[in-house]
Amino acid sequence: MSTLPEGLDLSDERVPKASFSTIDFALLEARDAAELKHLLRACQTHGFFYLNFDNSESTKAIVDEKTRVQNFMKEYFAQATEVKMKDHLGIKTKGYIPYGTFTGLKKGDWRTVEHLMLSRWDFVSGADSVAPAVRAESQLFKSYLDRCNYVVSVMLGALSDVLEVPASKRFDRGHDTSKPCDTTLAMLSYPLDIGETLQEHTDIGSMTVLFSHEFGLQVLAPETHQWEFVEPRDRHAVINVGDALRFMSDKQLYSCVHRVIRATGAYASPHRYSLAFLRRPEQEFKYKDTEGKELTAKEWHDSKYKIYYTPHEEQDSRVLLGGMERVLSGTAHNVAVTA
Ligand SMILES: O=C(O)CCC(=O)C(=O)O
Ligand SMILES: [Fe+2]
Repeated sequence: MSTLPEGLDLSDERVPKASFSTIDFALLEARDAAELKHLLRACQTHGFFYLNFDNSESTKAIVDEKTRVQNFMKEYFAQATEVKMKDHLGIKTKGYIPYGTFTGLKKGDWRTVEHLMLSRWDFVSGADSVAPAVRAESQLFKSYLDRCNYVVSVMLGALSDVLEVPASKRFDRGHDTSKPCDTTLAMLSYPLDIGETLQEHTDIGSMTVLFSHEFGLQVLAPETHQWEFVEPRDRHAVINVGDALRFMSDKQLYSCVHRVIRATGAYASPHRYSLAFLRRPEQEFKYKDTEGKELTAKEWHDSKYKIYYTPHEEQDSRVLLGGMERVLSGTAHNVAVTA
């Protein structure tokens, strides 16, 4: 039940590349005033940007670590389906999730993507949902999860500072890592012979840290309402604002609608992998959703996941697109902010 405007639906190099800003993480750590404004602008306009870690002594190792996690993923997904199904828990948010679980890009297409989902909370609390192959690489995953958590915390703090958000409304509230939350490391695999891929959506949580080497991710450009490719970059993460941060910011920040398409032509690749760290607030943290209804982060997470595997015709686009469908169709506006 998408209400989005009709857009260019191509999958090759004729589709423009999105022109996102590149933010320097070390400058955010140092609270450099110009870079904070740069960050704010990126979050108000596209809600997507590239993040460069090269100058950050604390965090530049993330680039090497994500390569190691990507190598892990390639080996993991290359296993026979029967082997991977040993990690299938019969739920849709944790463990191995085979093709055919999530609603595809095109109506009636369910052969979308396979996932290995790692719940950060289960990982740190030693729960059984963590795949043995992940446990065998505990040090790598612990370090990668900690680093991604830190990256998002710095950005939430930086955005709160530059917007001079009062203490009671800061965006880093509700992100206490010692409390249960649905923060997830999603490892995604899209082989060539599987059909179309991930349906348009906004992310559930506060911010996403994504690495991928292959084309496929597209965003709905805020200015033109046309699909644009997100160019993969080896050393930069792609960061995007999710529903929770948009809600917490009283809709001052923009949560960009995105999807994954089977890239063709010059952008084709035999197999696409992506690594998405999906940071979500504590399960009991409350905010007001797009309808102004107060709910917990867990309630929003659970209701949005149901939508991800509901047939197109029964989907509630207000949940799937987190209210952005109204911004895109011109019936609501992002709140303009100056800083
Ligand atoms: O595979 C990608 O590049 C994007 C995945 C994504 O949008 C998600 O997991 O929410
Ligand atoms: Fe996403």
